[in-house]
Amino acid sequence: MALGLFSPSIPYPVNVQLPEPFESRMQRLLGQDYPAFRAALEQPRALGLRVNPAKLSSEQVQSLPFLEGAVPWSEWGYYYQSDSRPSTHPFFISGGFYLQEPSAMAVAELAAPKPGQWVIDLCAAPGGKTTHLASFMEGQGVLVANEFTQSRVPKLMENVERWGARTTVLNNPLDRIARKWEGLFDVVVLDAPCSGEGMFRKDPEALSEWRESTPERLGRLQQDLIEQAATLTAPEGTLVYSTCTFSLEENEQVIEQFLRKHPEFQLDSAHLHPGFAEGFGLPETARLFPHRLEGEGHFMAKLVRTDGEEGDFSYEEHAKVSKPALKVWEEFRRGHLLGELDGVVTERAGHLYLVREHLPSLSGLKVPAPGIYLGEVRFERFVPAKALAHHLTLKQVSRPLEVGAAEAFKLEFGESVDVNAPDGWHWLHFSGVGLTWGVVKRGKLRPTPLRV
Ligand SMILES: C[S@@+](CC[C@H](N)C(=O)[O-])C[C@H]1O[C@@H](n2cnc3c(N)ncnc32)[C@H](O)[C@@H]1O
Repeated sequence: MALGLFSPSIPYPVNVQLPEPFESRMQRLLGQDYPAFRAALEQPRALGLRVNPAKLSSEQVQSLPFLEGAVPWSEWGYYYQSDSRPSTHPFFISGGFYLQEPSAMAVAELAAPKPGQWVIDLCAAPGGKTTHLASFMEGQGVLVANEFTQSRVPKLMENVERWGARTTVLNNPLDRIARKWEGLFDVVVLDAPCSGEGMFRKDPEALSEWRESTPERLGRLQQDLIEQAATLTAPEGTLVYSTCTFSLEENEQVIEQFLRKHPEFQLDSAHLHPGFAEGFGLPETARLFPHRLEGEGHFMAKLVRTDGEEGDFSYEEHAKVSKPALKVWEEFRRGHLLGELDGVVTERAGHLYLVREHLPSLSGLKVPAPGIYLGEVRFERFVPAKALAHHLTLKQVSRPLEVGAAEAFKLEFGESVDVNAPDGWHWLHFSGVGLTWGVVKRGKLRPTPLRV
């Protein structure tokens, strides 16, 4: 059993001991607000989740027993009760909602891409902003999620898979992407690696790793990363920069230095809510402070590119599906899906993916998943992937099979359950939301072994 799934989040700080140099910096930064800030860190933090509008109806959302009220800056965001464990609800494993710190929900809200736009999330793992961006895009346009740290890619893929989102997942340094896709994206999100000072109450690891020199060191990295992000931004496109830290070096100073070098970018207001404070010396940028709202510390800047040229690019030439693979896939599709899927089916050594017809060329990039993983051809049979089950809705499948909450969790952990259903593959769901595929043989239902 994956422990993380059931470990309850701990909302109560256990006497947060802050490093002395951090305290004095914050005192200088906040002045008379400092005591309120310090007191807030001793309070329990607010816990949040964001619902998936592509999967849950408003009645289903309202029926969630642990909700405590709406996050004011996101129509999909809710607070939940600190003594509850939403990760034990089947809508969690089916991608009906994502657990996300409430302030972190402001970032994709600021980016707010429109359906059909080209969007890239450059520092994407574990996928909080990516899944949120996907909700804005309603399955249209291009959504690329890149993660630089290889060990963090599987979690990103799992979360994107659960969300059912049409996403191309990459694993590259940002300069490699920027050289290839100059000026192509309408919306670029740089949720930068940072010293995590805003998460000290939530994440003891950020606290133990903090050194006095950390903000300056990371400030230099962020200045380099924002250059790459700018290169990727199309004329009239939007670049959202965010961190979950308080230091000036990683926030306003990054933006000030960037604006000095890039007169073709202008700041736009990041103030989505009256509880957001103005950035120091940059009033259009937003500071989210735990003593001023129900959430952790964040910084956000919205930069709009006012001129420049769209770069040259070519479209990806999708690898054709081999004849035998196409035959078994088509057999499966006709037997289990109602109608065609929107997109192009492409093959990687027996593995099939559903991709956008028009994607910028991926050659030279590391691409763990070009699109939605459909499944694998094994011994002249098609084995459907869990990702495909999450992508589909009840209206698109011909062999749905409803399971209860206890069965849903057993299947999630690869266990078999007893059922009264005909042999063969079924789309398994809980209250109409897809969980996985399962194959029935003589009353035993086994979940598909395939994940992204
Ligand atoms: C704040 S986290 C991203 C959180 C994510 N956007 C979300 O909402 O779930 C920053 C990410 O930057 C990545 N990162 C670390 N060093 C990097 C670098 N040099 N270039 C690009 N990304 C880096 C980290 O691995 C981490 O996943």
